[in-house]
Amino acid sequence: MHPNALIEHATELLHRVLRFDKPADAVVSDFFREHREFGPRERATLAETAFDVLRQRLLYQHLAQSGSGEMERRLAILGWHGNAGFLRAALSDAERAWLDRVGQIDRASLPEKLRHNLPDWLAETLQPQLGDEFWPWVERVSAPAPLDLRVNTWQADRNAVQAELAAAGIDAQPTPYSPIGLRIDGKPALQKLDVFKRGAVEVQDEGSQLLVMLTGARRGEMVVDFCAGAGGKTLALGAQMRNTGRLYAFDVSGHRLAALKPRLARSGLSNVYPVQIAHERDDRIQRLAGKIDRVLVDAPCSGLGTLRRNPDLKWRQSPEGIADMRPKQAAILKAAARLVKPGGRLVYATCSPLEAEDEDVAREFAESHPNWAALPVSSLLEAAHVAAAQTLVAGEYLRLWPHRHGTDGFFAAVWQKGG
Ligand SMILES: C[S@@+](CC[C@H](N)C(=O)[O-])C[C@H]1O[C@@H](n2cnc3c(N)ncnc32)[C@H](O)[C@@H]1O
Repeated sequence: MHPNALIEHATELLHRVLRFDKPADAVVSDFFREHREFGPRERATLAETAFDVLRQRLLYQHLAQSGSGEMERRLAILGWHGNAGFLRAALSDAERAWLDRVGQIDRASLPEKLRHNLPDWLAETLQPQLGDEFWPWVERVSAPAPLDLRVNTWQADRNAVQAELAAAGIDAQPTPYSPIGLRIDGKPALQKLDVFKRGAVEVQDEGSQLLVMLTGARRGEMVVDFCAGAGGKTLALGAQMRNTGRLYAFDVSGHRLAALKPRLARSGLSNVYPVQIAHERDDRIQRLAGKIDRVLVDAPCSGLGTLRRNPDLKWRQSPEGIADMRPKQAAILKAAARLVKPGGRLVYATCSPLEAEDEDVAREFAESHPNWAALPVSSLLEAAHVAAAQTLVAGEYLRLWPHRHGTDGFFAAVWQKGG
């Protein structure tokens, strides 16, 4: 494709992504569906350019002020993630001169806001919470995440899968904490590999893998994944249960549960029962009250722990949206707790670093449920053979950070129901 045509496409894609009316990854997929003519390299350039602009939006908008022409084109030039020579060949003389001038600016000397690229409300929340770790966190969430895989240990062994990937030319290293994870740099096409097609691996962040281990789900048990979505954690739970017992995957979104079906087929699991529910008080849930050994609530949340993958979230979330979600999170947790049998376990988790969605919800639950005992997460992780478990916690909770642990930002609280 002619260099200028590719920049024009990047400009159009940015117009769409920066409307913020849909998640950026959905906008990018729709765009590629409309443009079947792009090859894999062009797709990578377009997607990575759009995501880079989302990550560095305030900085690039500031730098773009001095240029001329369409704003989105200037942003695409600043965020360009393809070949630099290819880019220059497509630029006008004026654009090349502007890009050279902008390249000489010492970015470290710019105001804080242009260095952290966060909306004020988010910076004001996280700066005091993270203290000295704020800037290392900013740096880590300003770059893409590596690709983590979970080995389906019910049917495969991590060393064997690692060797199989190596034979396919893919360097995968064991994840530092999860005993069933592998980490890959870059984005190789896994879908065509036999190891993927036969369900020996699934793409899953190491943090999600650790979170599932907190349920302690075992063979033959009754387990509920209350907010199963497309089933990333459901599949991990089913494998942990060695394909025995009964695992219900609830969600209000039929569309998301539908995405679980092909993954379930690949995994070979036959102990999973997906159920679309109308809301958390649905009759089909009431029937299971007091009967379940382990319940996982992977609650709907701001998703701000996944900024490495979803940088648009910092622009699409708001303090009002987060406050509005709080009663829903509490209601789901309360409804899920009713399912747990005496002695059973409840896990509340989010992929958010915000205390309002995490500790505050957990504390409110604990205060209104005196018959439940909080279980210290570090001992649960140690029991699951997780390395350096005590470095993954804050008090009795799980608290994972991209800059500390190389995972997405996760929170979890765990309780056991009294007898
Ligand atoms: C964080 S996502 C779950 C991700 C999923 N567990 C995974 O590992 O891929 C939260 C899910 O909660 C679902 N949800 C929202 N309200 C719900 C409710 N009242 N009851 C059950 N699920 C709900 C959403 O549809 C969404 O799929």
